[in-house]
Amino acid sequence: MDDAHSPGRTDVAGDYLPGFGNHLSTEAVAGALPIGRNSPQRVPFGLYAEQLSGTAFTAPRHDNRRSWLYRLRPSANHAAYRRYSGAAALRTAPFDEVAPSPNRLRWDPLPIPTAPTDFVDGLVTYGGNGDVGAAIGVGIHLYAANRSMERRAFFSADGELLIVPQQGRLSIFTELGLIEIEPQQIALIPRGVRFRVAVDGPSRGYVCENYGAAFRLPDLGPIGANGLANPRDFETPRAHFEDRDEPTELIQKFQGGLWTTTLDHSPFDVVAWHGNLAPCRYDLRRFNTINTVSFDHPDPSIFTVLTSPSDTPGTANCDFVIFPPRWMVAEGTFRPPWFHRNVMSEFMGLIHGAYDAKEGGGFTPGGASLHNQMSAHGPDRATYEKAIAADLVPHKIDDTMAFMFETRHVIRPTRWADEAQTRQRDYDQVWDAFAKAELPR
Ligand SMILES: O=C(O)Cc1cc(O)ccc1O
Ligand SMILES: [Fe+2]
Repeated sequence: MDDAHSPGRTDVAGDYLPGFGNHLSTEAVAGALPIGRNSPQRVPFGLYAEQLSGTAFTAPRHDNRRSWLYRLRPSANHAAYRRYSGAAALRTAPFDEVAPSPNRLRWDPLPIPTAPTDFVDGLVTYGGNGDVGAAIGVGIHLYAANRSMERRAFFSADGELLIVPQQGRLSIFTELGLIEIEPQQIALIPRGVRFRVAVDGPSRGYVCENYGAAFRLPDLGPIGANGLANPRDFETPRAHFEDRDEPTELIQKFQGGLWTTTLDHSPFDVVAWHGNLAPCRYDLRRFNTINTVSFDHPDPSIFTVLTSPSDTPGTANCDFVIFPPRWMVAEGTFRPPWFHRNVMSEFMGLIHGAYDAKEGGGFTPGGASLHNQMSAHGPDRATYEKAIAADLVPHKIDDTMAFMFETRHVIRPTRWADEAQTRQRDYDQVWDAFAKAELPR
């Protein structure tokens, strides 16, 4: 029997509320949401009021994120957590398994597991930076899964999760509602929010676990009031709950450790909620891409979807940047990404198609690359040769969706990432054998 309560069908626009970080109110049962106060003496239907704080109580109003949840049982109703032994490849900062590598690293896609593996157990950490205890940095994971989480829920107390699927649709049942995404869509799950993931087949993707300040839309400066990711294209699910009194495993990640407890009920029992701390999804195909219409290749910050600021203005804890389909019209310009060395560290993934700096192959959907602080990188030789010979007519870069997690701290690979069979030992060769420039005699 499906006893999930929903105000409507699933996966239609109406099941989501538009906007980024808005103050929203939603109830799956009419009358469940208290009116005019957060914590009345008696909540409608005997529901339990619970505040979920994503920022300090005293954070400035424009940064303050919190929601009020009205649920069948208080979340506090659980037995002690015990250590959890699954998700054996999941790691947390500080990353000190192997020395940080100045080498340029690239990996083939993760194979889909042959043994039954769900989203949580299928997480594999490639690296990260900072220190979870200091709320600085990120953990960068990939997942490969082939089965749905059943009677199991997960949350990270360590950070917000930015989920970037590359293969397979995900149905993410969260405490605050149901989010459905496919490749080229992303989901953002606030720190602490419980969820379970159902897959519809072999599934693979990327996860940025953000220990720092929550992702937000970047400032637009002279771009103006519109452009890049527009706020209304972020979609937050309406309240949606299940009333199930059956054992459910609840796994949490806390300061890098994994812990488990068994509830005698579903944790997805939030009948109504209001506030501005909630999971959301975004379709990367809605990104309003802005680029040069004159000359030169702009810095990729022009493609920032979301940013997690650090204490230093303009120097992000992490930027989530995409490389979407776009017209290339620059005149008298080397159009692909230039050669460069960057103080920021760059972890890249490919969701769909091909990436315009790697004509020579080797960076395939589901693959990943890491160009750490000051490591020299840029177009491979095939890209370079093609670009300097190109007729500079308007050209559409199509069928592509790459992304980058760009961060101010060096990304330290895990032992798994360093030793993986999928790591391309010959990656340096993509920059071999460039002809020497010839000066006039
Ligand atoms: O290294 C990369 O491929 C990412 C990147 C793309 C670009 O267009 C400019 C700079 C940059 O780091
Ligand atoms: Fe780069």
